[in-house]
Formats: sequence, C-alpha cells, structure tokens
Amino acid sequence: MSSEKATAKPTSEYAVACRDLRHAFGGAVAVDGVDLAVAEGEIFGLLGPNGAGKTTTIRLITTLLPARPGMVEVFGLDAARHQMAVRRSIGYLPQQLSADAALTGRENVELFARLFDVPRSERRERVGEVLSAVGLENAAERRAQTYSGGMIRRLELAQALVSTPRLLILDEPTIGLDPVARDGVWERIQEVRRTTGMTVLVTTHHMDEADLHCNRIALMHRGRIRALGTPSELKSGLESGATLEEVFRAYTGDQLDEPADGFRDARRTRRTASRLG
Ligand SMILES: Nc1ncnc2c1ncn2[C@@H]1O[C@H](COP(=O)(O)OP(=O)(O)OP(=O)(O)O)[C@@H](O)[C@H]1O
Repeated sequence: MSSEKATAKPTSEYAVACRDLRHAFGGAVAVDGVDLAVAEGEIFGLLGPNGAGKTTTIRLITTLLPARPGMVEVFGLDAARHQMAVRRSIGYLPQQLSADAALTGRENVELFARLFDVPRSERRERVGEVLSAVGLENAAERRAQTYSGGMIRRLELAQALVSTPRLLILDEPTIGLDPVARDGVWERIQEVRRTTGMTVLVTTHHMDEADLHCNRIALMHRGRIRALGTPSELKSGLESGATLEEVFRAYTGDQLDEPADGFRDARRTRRTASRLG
C-alpha cells in the first residue's frame, strides 16, 4: 500500500475522468463506451431511466467493477493502478440500504468510521461532526429503525462522509422520499459541498432536483451518454421554455419513477441491504 502511495502522481485536473467505459453482464451490455469528465468541486448529475447503466458506471468509477479495457482516473490517479488510493478518496452512498436498523445512528456511523480506517483518536469527534452536518445530532442515540426515510438517507450520507472523502458519489440519494425529506437531504449535500469544496457525482430520477442542484448533467440511455451540459444548455437545446423532464423524454422516451418513504418502505424500495454496496 505504501509503494502505491509513493507512485501515486496525479495526471489530470479532473475529479473524475473516464474514457471508453464498457461493461457487460454475460451477454447483456450495461455500459457501452462512456466518456465523462467531472470537474473538481462541481455537482455532476448522471441521469437516465431504469437500466440505463448509471449504477454500473458508478461501480466502475468506484473500482467495485474493473474498468479495463476503458480507463478511470480519480483526481488524476489511474483507478486500475491505484485502486486503494482511489477508494480512499471516495465516499459512496449506494442505492441499497446501508444503515443497520438495529443500531443507533451513532453506532451506524461509528461502524463506517472503523471500516474506512478513520484513526481511532479522531473517530469520536469525526462521527459527532458528520451526524451534526446531516442534522441528526439529536437523534444519534436512537435506533435507526425509529427513523423516517429522510433521516435514514441522511444517516447514510453521514456514513459516506465520515472518512472525509474528496469525491462524494451518491446513487439516488433521495430514492423513496417525500418532497420535504428530499429537500432535507439536498440541503445537507449542498451545505457539505459549500463548507468542504467536495466534488459530488449523483444519480437521480428526479429532474427537478437535477435542474436545481446540478452544475452539469449527463443523460444516459442504453449504456451511452446521449446528452451533456448544464441544465440551461440542455433545455435551450430543445425549445424555448422546455423543462429538463421534456429534454429527458426527448432523449429516452421513457417513464420516470416516484417511490414512497419510511424504514420499511426504504427497505422495500431499495435492493437487499448490503453494507458493502
Ligand atoms: N449484477 C448484475 N447482473 C446482471 N445484470 C445486471 C447487473 N447489474 C445490472 N445489470 C443490468 O445492467 C443494465 C444496467 O443496470 P444499472 O443498474 O447500471 O442501471 P441504472 O441506470 O442504474 O438503473 P436504475 O435507475 O434502475 O438503478 C440493466 O439492464 C440491468 O438489468
């Protein structure tokens, strides 16, 4: 690990740079030649209908899937050659439930602090800081099973933040939440980004959220990037007064989803609970 650190010299100024990403599950192509460049400090939205290949792209970037023959660089480091350094720089909020219902909020975050090697001497303070950054300081000693859907997602955000990542990757951070809870999650994401300058790569099905919060957006469909730009650029490329949802439909022709909330609903809405994403 130390030799990896010694040779880990950044080669580009981007937070994430991908070239020709490809992945197939058996014969089924999920990602079909994706090029992406995410600038440091921006909120970059990856949008697309179910099955477009967003999660697979994220798993390639986080090194959970091998990116060969394509290329992924995170803060200029080749992810294939510097896998551990790249993983250390990323905080990942998976689509699957990653909070444990039987543990308190604090215990859930402490678990991630240990998993991600936050030094023992800093753990207590760091866990307290991120719980308060997501507005859960007063609920920290309660079991997660008593949390609302929005609180669970904010708890999972705290888990992703506890290792002080430079790049925060959020896979549908507001899935299954009502509009008020969605706003609560975004407020916390924006606040963390303002105070830390962190880069955020996010997937969402909510066009209104992408329009409001993302600096740039890539529209993905059937494994490929179909359009890329700021929300205004994408909208003005269609017709005057077009909404982002209309842009989305123009490129994909598909329906958007609207799920529900609560711990049980979150469990039902998302895939099987898994701490390892
Ligand atoms: N582990 C897997 N095994 C087999 N096929 C998979 C697997 N994971 C994803 N796929 C398939 O790959 C394609 C892309 O899936 P992916 O989860 O990347 O899409 P997505 O855009 O994230 O969708 P969603 O919005 O529903 O999360 C889909 O056809 C999906 O069925």
